[in-house]
Amino acid sequence: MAKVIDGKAFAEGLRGRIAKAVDSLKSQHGFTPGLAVVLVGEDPASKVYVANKAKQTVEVGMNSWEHKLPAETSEKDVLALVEKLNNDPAVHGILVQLPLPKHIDSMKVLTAISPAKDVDGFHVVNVGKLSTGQDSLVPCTPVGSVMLAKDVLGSLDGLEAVVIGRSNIVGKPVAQLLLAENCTVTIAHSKTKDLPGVVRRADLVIAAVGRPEMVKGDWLKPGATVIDVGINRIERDGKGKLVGDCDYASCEKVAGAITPVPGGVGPMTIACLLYNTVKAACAARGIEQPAM
Ligand SMILES: Nc1nc(=O)c2c([nH]1)NC[C@@H]1CN(c3ccc(C(=O)N[C@@H](CCC(=O)O)C(=O)O)cc3)C=[N+]21
Ligand SMILES: [Mg+2]
Repeated sequence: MAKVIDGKAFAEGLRGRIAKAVDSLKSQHGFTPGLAVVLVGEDPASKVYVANKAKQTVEVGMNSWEHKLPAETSEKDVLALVEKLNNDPAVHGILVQLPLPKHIDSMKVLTAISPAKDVDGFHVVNVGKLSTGQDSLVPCTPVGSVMLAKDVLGSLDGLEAVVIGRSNIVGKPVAQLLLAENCTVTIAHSKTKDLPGVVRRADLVIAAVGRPEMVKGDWLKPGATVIDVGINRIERDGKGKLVGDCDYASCEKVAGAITPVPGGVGPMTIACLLYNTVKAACAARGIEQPAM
């Protein structure tokens, strides 16, 4: 039976430290970090995430702005809003919720965000800084995933890590972070030959493919640490259910430690977003970042 990695509790602790940092910025420097979130369209899951982000932003004492635009908003209008937020000194972080409607070029929108306010860490400037080992705003889900892995394993030095999925949002940046932690990193994807065989080499598995319950227990090396980034909504026994990219029932029998879904990586994503907002705010003000 694997140890269950409690991301919800870890994220709560991190948010507590962020709230203290925000307090000290208010009392010692007289300003409040602020996050603006842009949501285009009516996707129900996106609406829930954006509402959670806003709620937790306010809970740690920061300013929060939600910009909700109709699905048919033009790319030009989204870019104009981003430009307005770039120029607003009260806004330290900007997040444009993905996915965007098909008529909008998301790469163009992400590139329009000022790299200094890019709290998702998706701008090419931040991607380049991460891959060259420079200080940058780092994508939230990857950072949260590595924090959980380090919490159970301590040092990741020399471990065999297999990342399943090569997205710009999780797979590629998490691989960079693991490399920086001195892991030997393999990035597997849909064209990988003998995926179970590749995964079986791993001391640390990061599953980020977006396929419900794909990774099975018999793919794992006994004792492996499993970080499940997947959030998939499925129907089971006539009920809606949230499952990861790992088949939890079989994986928890073989893994040494595993993140549940929900309650694993998901809550870490929002906590790391708040962390990045404080970081961006301190950099904008030219002051040292409080410990978090
Ligand atoms: N620009 C951008 N940045 C993002 O970071 C981003 C995005 N777009 N689009 C959508 C995805 C998804 N995402 C999640 C955040 C929190 C949970 C989360 O808190 N999950 C909880 C509960 C989930 C639930 O009950 O629905 C959990 O796993 O325990 C999940 C998913 C951020 N995303
Ligand atoms: Mg992909």
